[in-house]
Amino acid sequence: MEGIDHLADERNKAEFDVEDMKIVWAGSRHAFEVSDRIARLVASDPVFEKSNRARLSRKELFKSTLRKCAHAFKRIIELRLNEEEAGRLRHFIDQPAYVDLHWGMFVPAIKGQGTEEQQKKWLSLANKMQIIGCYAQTELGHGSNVQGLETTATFDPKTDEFVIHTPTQTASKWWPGGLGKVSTHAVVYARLITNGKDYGIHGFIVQLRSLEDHSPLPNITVGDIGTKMGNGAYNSMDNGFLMFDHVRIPRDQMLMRLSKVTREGEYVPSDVPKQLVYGTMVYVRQTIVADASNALSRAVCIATRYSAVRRQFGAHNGGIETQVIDYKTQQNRLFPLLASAYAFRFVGEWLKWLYTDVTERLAASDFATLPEAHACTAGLKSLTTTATADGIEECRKLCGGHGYLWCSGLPELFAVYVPACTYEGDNVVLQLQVARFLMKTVAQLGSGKVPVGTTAYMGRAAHLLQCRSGVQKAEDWLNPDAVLEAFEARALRMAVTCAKNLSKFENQEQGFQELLADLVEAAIAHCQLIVVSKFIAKLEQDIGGKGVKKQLNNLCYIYALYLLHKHLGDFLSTNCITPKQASLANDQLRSLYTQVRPNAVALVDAFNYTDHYLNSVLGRYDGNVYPKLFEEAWKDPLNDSVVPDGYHEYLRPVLKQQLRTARL
Ligand SMILES: CCCCCCCCCCCCCCCCCCCCC/C=C/C(=O)SCCNC(=O)CCNC(=O)[C@H](O)C(C)(C)COP(=O)(O)OP(=O)(O)OC[C@H]1O[C@@H](n2cnc3c(N)ncnc32)[C@H](O)[C@@H]1OP(=O)(O)O
Ligand SMILES: Cc1cc2nc3c(=O)[nH]c(=O)nc-3n(C[C@H](O)[C@H](O)[C@H](O)COP(=O)(O)OP(=O)(O)OC[C@H]3O[C@@H](n4cnc5c(N)ncnc54)[C@H](O)[C@@H]3O)c2cc1C
Repeated sequence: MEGIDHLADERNKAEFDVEDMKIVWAGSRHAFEVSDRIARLVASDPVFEKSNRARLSRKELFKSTLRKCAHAFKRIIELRLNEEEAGRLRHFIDQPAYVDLHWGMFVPAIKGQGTEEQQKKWLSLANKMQIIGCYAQTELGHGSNVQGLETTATFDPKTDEFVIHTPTQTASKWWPGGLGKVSTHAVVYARLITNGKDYGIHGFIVQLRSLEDHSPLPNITVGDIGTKMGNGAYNSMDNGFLMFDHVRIPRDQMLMRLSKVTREGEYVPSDVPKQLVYGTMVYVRQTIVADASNALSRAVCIATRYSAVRRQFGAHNGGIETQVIDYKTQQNRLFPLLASAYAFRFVGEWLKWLYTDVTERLAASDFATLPEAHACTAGLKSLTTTATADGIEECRKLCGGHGYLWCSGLPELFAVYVPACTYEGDNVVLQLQVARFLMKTVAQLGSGKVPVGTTAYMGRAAHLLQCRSGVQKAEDWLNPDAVLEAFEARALRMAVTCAKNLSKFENQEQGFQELLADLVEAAIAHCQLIVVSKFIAKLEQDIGGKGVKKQLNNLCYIYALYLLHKHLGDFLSTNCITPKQASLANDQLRSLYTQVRPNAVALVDAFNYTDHYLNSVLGRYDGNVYPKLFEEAWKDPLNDSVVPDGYHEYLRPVLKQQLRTARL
């Protein structure tokens, strides 16, 4: 059966040009070509093999990760890959590793918070990987509450040094990736104390290990925090613990772009917003949003192909059974996830633009858009990672029993992905940041300050607080204005209700704590509006290719109407729509599912994933699932022998005992 495309009929049904859709998905022809070339490079290199990851011990897995990283770095140099190509290489190697923290957080932290001189010194070493760094912020006792960190950096004017110290067990750094076994350096976040005064959290570059023999430097205790959830999965990463016992570093290793300590120990505060010390998190949250569509599309690709291969019920007189993808229940679970993958792709593109824009403004000392950038990156990181983690698990269920096999690719994908709901900010904590931003914006309505950017809709409060949806028939839900108005009215009404309820409390902070759950829901409504509006904005762009726009249009309205259905309580209780209009939205949703159905396999082919990257028997491009499931089963170490180890010690005696009992 090798070589047959079991999904050929599905591919022939497609009503659009897959090659054109690949370009839209990648972002540009150039991005597609780079991605395609690097994906093939990785797939054809035996060092990047990953099909046996679940069977490796933690030590073997970790060592194989070191080997992959070293090999990748060698290939980057040999092939003279540029930053974009190296990034794609890392992506397709698909194994969490210390390099993520080195390139993704250590280097950006120095770029964002180091002076020019510091950048020159440290980046020249880091860029050549002559030093390897991590981002050591979280402690055993505090992660979300950054202001609560306990590690101290006390300036000693006698020696012109900072003394870095871990005063309690809960002050131990705990979780930083790459710290456990690899990093030679860290950007350590600690409370700056000078002249007996605590100036709060600042970043410091601290050397942890010898550059000669990799042993920890004196007075530093460092190690790995232990095995994490799932086989393989995130266990390739050495998340670590770290304790300092009065470790001395030169004063110029405090990252001093924002605030400074002089030779005399005087603290010179930043003349720019102090929140810029959180800048690395804003950067990484933005990359996490862009990555959500990768993880979700990967799971959806597996579940869609398998749903087209898998048949259950419906056969009469020995005829062929129904493909499970034809069941409306399967479509109602799968197609919104397919739509979400595309939605997150486009909102990720937009967020990248927003981040670039705010970075340019900051460079020109314009800080006006920083709060919005923080709210958008925090809120969208939370929204997209929650939906993606849930979506991967739903894809596993959509694949029935076989989805639970490691070789389906879904269990490992879930285990690798799910911590994204926690790292770079717990998702609830991040939505509460959005809620604070919304409450401020609502409080300013009517003050003459016009809301802009993603809150511009609040400027139309007079209309949005009283409007009624004009939808009269199902097709009216394909009108972008109708959809946007419903989402805007819902978001605004939820935010305004929260603000009104808050105002009933004498103590605002106490009120905020009491209303946390409602505030999170209002923040989610606002973030969903952003995603819907950016998808609609994408459709307004000049998108070419046979049938491509029509498919994107269908996916956009599936995303929006599915959310409307899922959060019907919000839309009805705020009187944004009537029950009749909700029912029309459902009718339209079903019709959209029917239109997407013949295109489903082609829509996931447009992701252009190699079988190596998917690493899934169920998601194989050729759909040849059953023989390959057997092949995988035979490879399992339990099948090395017909009679298992332990038979003579533990099984035979039991069986003999049963025999005796049976004779009695
Ligand atoms: C194999 C290949 C080899 C070769 C490869 C070559 C190249 C490869 C390239 C590879 C690149 C890979 C890239 C991958 C990167 C991704 C890596 C992902 C791995 C991630 C690992 C995880 C890391 C971490 O988790 S790091 C730790 C993160 N921690 C948190 O997020 C903590 C969350 N808590 C907080 O953020 C805060 O404490 C908060 C916001 C909850 C509360 O802050 P606060 O100051 O205590 O209080 P508050 O009063 O609420 O805020 C005050 C004020 O400040 C504003 N604010 C808050 N945060 C920000 C911000 N970030 N920016 C701007 N403003 C902010 C807030 O709004 C308030 O404002 P006002 O109301 O106006 O006062
Ligand atoms: C895989 C992984 C990799 C990581 N890598 C790094 C790294 O490289 N560097 C680094 O410094 N850190 C890293 N971290 C740590 C990570 O950033 C923190 O775990 C994260 O910020 C959450 O903080 P916490 O663990 O303190 O959770 P907690 O804040 O203790 O959260 C526990 C619960 O309390 C709730 N909660 C907390 N505060 C509030 C509040 N104010 N209101 C309502 N509810 C609240 C949360 O919603 C959650 O349900 C990593 C974590 C993981 C899992």
